[in-house]
Amino acid sequence: MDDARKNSVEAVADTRTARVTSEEALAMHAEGRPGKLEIRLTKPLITARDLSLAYSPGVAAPCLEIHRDPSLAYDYTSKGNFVAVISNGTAVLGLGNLGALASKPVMEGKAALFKRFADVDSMDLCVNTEDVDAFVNAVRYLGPSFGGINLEDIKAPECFVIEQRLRELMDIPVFHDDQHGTAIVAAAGLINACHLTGRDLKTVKLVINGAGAAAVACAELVKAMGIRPQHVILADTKGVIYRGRTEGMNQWKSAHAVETTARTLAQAMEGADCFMGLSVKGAVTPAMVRSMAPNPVIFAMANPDPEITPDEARAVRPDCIVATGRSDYPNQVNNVLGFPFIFRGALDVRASTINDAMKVAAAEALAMLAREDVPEEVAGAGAGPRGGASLRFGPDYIIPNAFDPRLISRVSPAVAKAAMESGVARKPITDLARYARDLAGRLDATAGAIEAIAENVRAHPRRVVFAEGEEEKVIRAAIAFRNAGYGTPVLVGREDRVNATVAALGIPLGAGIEIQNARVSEKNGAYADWLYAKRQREGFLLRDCQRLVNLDRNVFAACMVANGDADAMVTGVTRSYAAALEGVRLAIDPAPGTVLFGLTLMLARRSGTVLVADTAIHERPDAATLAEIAIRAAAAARRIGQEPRVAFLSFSTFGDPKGSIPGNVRDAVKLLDQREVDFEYDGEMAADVALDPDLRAKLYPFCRLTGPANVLVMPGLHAAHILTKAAPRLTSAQTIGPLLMGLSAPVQIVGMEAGVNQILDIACLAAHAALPK
Ligand SMILES: NC(=O)C1=CN([C@@H]2O[C@H](COP(=O)(O)OP(=O)(O)OC[C@H]3O[C@@H](n4cnc5c(N)ncnc54)[C@H](OP(=O)(O)O)[C@@H]3O)[C@@H](O)[C@H]2O)C=CC1
Ligand SMILES: CC(=O)C(=O)O
Ligand SMILES: [Mg+2]
Repeated sequence: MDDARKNSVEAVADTRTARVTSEEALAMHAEGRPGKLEIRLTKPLITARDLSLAYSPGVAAPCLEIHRDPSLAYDYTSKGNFVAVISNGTAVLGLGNLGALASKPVMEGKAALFKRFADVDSMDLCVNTEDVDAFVNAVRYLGPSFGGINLEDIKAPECFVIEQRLRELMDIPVFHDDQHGTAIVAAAGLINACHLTGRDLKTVKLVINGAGAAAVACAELVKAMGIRPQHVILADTKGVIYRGRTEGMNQWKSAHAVETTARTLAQAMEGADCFMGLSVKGAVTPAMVRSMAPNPVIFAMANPDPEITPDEARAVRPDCIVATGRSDYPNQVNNVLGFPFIFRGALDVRASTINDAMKVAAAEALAMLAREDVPEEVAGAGAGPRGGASLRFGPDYIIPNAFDPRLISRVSPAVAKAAMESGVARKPITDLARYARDLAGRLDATAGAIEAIAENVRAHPRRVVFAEGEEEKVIRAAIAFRNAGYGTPVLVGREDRVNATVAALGIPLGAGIEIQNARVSEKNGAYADWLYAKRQREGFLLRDCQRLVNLDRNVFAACMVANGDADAMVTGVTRSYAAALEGVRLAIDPAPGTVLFGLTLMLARRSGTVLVADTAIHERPDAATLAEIAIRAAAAARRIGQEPRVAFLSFSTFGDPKGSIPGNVRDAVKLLDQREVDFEYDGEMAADVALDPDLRAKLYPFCRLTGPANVLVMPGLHAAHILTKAAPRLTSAQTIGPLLMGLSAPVQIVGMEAGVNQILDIACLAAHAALPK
């Protein structure tokens, strides 16, 4: 094994806290198709016609159009979503000059992160030269293929010259990630660390170890954000960069040289408030950390191993805030939080460059996001050694987690907005709120569909009763509901129990959340009388009603909604769906003239949102019920902005093969024919026929649906359950629901396994259903 290989393997393997071994990493990279990337087609290339369109002769048409108007390259090619990750391998992470070929795993990794986190298509280009002119020439002519250039792991000072020259030569954003991506993320973390430790940037004393690509850019950005130049000391392999130093200097280091008597890193760190390490593993000793100011802030960002580990730093300074570039410690300050989202925003407005305003906007958006409550899927998504422990703004959570699905819809719009305001956007976005929503849906379809509804609810906050108010996850959902601006949550439960759970959680309940103890509520008498009046001819005595209102939280909560004391209700985590529904039904009837059914939203990456019904109530619906479900489900589709195309599903398609179940389904279609509804529908048909218009065009050209079905009416509960429960486990589809449809008041029942986010989403949907129509 040569030295470089040995170093890189050991760098991964000898780390006590590493979650992966070098063997695992090598096996992963070698498994199946080697590496981490492949290219996929976005257009069919199946038939001779496809070939004629995609290639000669058809391809001539877009060529000629682009020749006529170069901006059309963004319409007819992948340019607008395509970024090159380019390196010569002279500063591969903190491993040193490994050369272009050995940098390829990192560059493939960066390209993979672009896709995973921001749906930016990307390819790595490893350029085998250390000569600045040769490198610049290799890259400068590639502009036509790409919407942006991400330079990576090129050592200083060459990287400064290369980036500057390419920025001048190219008309697309050229961004050296190790400089600016790192600076943006580090600045965001620093803003929050200073906020937590009560520091004002103007008085902060910062030491940066390293004076290369990342360090110089960090120094520049934090100075631009308010830290005084004389308060920032840089050090490199030769020690402190003081004014007058001659050894190992260059113009970029000179620009940050300060008057100081400190000559060594240890001397510089004495009394410093903050430290940023952008150098190599182990460059900082515990003694240096011990000498820092109270509540020191330590960002040891060298990769893959930090300048000092968090454990070592905390051992000598338990009062420190510490961050690293790694994902297996809290506070990962790594440019992965920046470059995918920065390029997303820049590409979407066709920015000609990524300027300082866009960088500052990204840093501020990142900093602000960390101060919000953290979604549960983030808390549980490998967010460090604490596993699924709850994350909230504080010393161990100063920066968002890379898996936070909100990053794309917060950082990219901030960058796009700054590009527009600073005049570098060539295709401005007029509706930024909608852009943010679309971005959320681009990666996380659930978020996309819910976000529009959520926006509406935020504009018209509602009062929602959470029937199981003593449950921890319900309390967390209620707090999130209040914080999200959806309205006032009402927790049904005993105050002492609720307060004890809140205390254990360590999150203050705060204002704007009510607790209703059903047993001692002043409303009890009125609710019992009301329920008795409603059910007295169905075998219920007054005392039965009193007992139900006192003891059954679902009955009490449903009485609140039915009597106008709350707008909507959510329940389900402590009792089965059927049991919860039974309690609710005592107080709330189905809406007159409609049908009660369950509607599940299936959010699939490729096909978008599909509504499936009935997924909760009718085991074998008759034709009239199926027709009614179709009408209601179509209306629900319209409410979430979809023009309904309803398919009545079966195992058979238009009579083939024959059987008894399709008879019901066919009759439902006939019933709709008689009612002259205002949406598309057809059936019976198999699911593939419903979802695939090409297949329909070939085999059933008479079918009345004009596109893929987006409302699937199921022939029975068995098929509905199989579909909605299997799909999320077999595919990347996600489901929301079943949502209870057809009650006279908005009540939703979640599954007992529901997490905080699901409860929150369902409560938001319930609130939405309570909005005036
Ligand atoms: N967490 C993150 O997101 C990121 C982390 N990094 C990390 O930052 C480090 C530097 O990367 P980059 O700027 O691209 O590389 P460069 O090669 O451009 O710069 C390296 C710098 O580190 C200095 N250095 C090396 N060893 C020591 C030492 N023992 N003491 C003090 N200074 C030292 C060098 O000093 P000299 O000038 O004297 O040679 C040089 O200034 C790497 O570990 C990298 O992984 C980089 C980007 C992002
Ligand atoms: C994270 C990164 O880009 C680096 O360490 O070089
Ligand atoms: Mg890098």
